[in-house]
Amino acid sequence: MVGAGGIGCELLKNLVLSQYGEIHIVDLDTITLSNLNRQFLFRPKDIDKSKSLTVVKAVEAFNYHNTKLVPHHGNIMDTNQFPIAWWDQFSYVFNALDNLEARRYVNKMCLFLKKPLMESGTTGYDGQVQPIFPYYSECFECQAKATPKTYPVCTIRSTPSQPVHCITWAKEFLFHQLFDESSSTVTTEQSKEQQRKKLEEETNDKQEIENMLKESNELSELRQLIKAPELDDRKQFIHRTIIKIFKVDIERLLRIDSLWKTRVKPVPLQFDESYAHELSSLLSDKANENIINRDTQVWSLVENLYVFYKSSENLQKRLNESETFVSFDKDDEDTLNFVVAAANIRCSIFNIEVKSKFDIKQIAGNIIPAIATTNAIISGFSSLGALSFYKSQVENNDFGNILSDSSTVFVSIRPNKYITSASLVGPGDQCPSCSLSRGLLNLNEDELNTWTLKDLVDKLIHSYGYNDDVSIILGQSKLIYDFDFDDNLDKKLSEINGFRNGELLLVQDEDDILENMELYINTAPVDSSNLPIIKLRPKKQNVGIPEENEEDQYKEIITQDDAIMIEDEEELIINDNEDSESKKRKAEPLEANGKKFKV
Ligand SMILES: Nc1ncnc2c1ncn2[C@@H]1O[C@H](COP(=O)(O)OP(=O)(O)OP(=O)(O)O)[C@@H](O)[C@H]1O
Ligand SMILES: [Zn+2]
Repeated sequence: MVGAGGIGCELLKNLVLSQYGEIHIVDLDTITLSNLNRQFLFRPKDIDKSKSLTVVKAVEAFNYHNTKLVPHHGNIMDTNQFPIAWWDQFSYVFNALDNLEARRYVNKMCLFLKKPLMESGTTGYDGQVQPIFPYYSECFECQAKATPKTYPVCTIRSTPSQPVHCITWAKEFLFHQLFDESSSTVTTEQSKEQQRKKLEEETNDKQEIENMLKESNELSELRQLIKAPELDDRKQFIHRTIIKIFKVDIERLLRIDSLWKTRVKPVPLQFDESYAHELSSLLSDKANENIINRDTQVWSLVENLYVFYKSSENLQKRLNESETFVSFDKDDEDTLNFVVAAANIRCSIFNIEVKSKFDIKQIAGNIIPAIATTNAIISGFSSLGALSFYKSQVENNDFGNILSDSSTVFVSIRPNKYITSASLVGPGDQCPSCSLSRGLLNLNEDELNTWTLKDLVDKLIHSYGYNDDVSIILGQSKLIYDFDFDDNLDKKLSEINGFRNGELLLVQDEDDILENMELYINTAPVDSSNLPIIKLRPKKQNVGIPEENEEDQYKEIITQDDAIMIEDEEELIINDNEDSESKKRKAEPLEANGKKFKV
């Protein structure tokens, strides 16, 4: 079971009561206060303890069947802690995760080893459980997943029109440039050039580009003030930041006529003229610190200036006393207060609705509500769904017979549609994961040190029937061999940088006739080195590669953009802006109170 959070706690309870023989539990995290409302196996005394170790102790009280429980505190993607041989011991994998990256990884491992995987996810009242039988049914990647919404740079930097634009500006641009790790680089000539190129992709307006570059440079000058050697300079930091970002930058924007032909013009903040006095009187009374705690009320402009001042002061202090940089974290009050105040002041300038700290926290922190009941229902289906696998006799990874006994299950609060199911369908033709063949490349120490890359290429060509030549990519994107690049051919495998246990090799047919193949390098003690026995299928054209996004921290399978619309009893349509005909699947309502759960 991967993940011991909201779904994981419920699921482990179900699995333990279902009389499983041995269950391993993996989680990388420790328990926080905010987990306790739904992760019912944890208590206040457990805060800061490892989730995996704690759940195991918690279920001992009702471990009536003496299930052997093995906790692992660690990241499931860590190939040292969890090498492929470790994965291979399991008969079934349950996901109870909260992010796409780890889900994709587990999905891939199950495809390598042909292990059945029960994938589950919830968002508020919506939830989904999907049994995955590698290469027999759709995998986690067969349906494209919604990626977080991004906004054009120009909207964020020059022409915001919604609160979210100002929040994104405050968090990802302003906060980042002033306090976070990598921003000081903007001053080097090379990085300025990179920045310019990036902006040129976004807009043709030369004046706007020059303006944005100037803004960034000035911010990096302000950043220098935070730790300036002279006290007088350090004291200038907050005032000069306010004047620059809320007055000077806005006045400069107003001089670009092209931006305001069809838009309402922003109004620069007249700080010294109108607000400086009011702000200093707020600052002079300690009792006003209460403003910061009124998080469900909308603050006035001067109150936002007060919070801006206070949070900047704290951040400046932290940077001078102990920290080298500060990253935004919704639970770090100083960073949240800064972003709330800066976003709201910018909203006032651009005539956009101002929001409460509570509301901005949800948006800036990408908070998705987690509901204990939905987690409990989904975990119930997850554990029940696995039973059909144990009841049937699966041999040689032939899952053909169980497919008709398994379904994807959806829950929601739509009236009369609490629970719906859909039959499993085969792997998608365009799926970037299923359309590859996979296997283990077992290498023992001897071969690793004696085989050259040329030996490996020759073996690949002979073993899999390539017509001519192949190309090989190591890890994410490192080309180690192709027809035009043979520098590594005479190197021993162990001499190639990054060629190590747990890394992946993508082998592609230069003739484009056979499908791609992904090999998992396994150097854990093996008797003899060998290539997997795989019969490569003809290559399918136009296989989509998923768009990777660093911020893929989505919690759920179903998002607003990927909503489930249940049109009638018979049909279930996943609407993710793709051809909806191709997404139609047969749905079977479950009997909610009878025994005929078909999961
Ligand atoms: N790569 C990973 N390896 C191991 N465990 C992971 C990995 N990624 C996520 N998890 C775990 O999956 C669990 C998901 O649970 P849940 O969705 O309830 O999130 P949470 O982090 O507990 O809650 P919240 O995000 O609301 O604080 C978490 O306990 C998290 O630590
Ligand atoms: Zn797939």
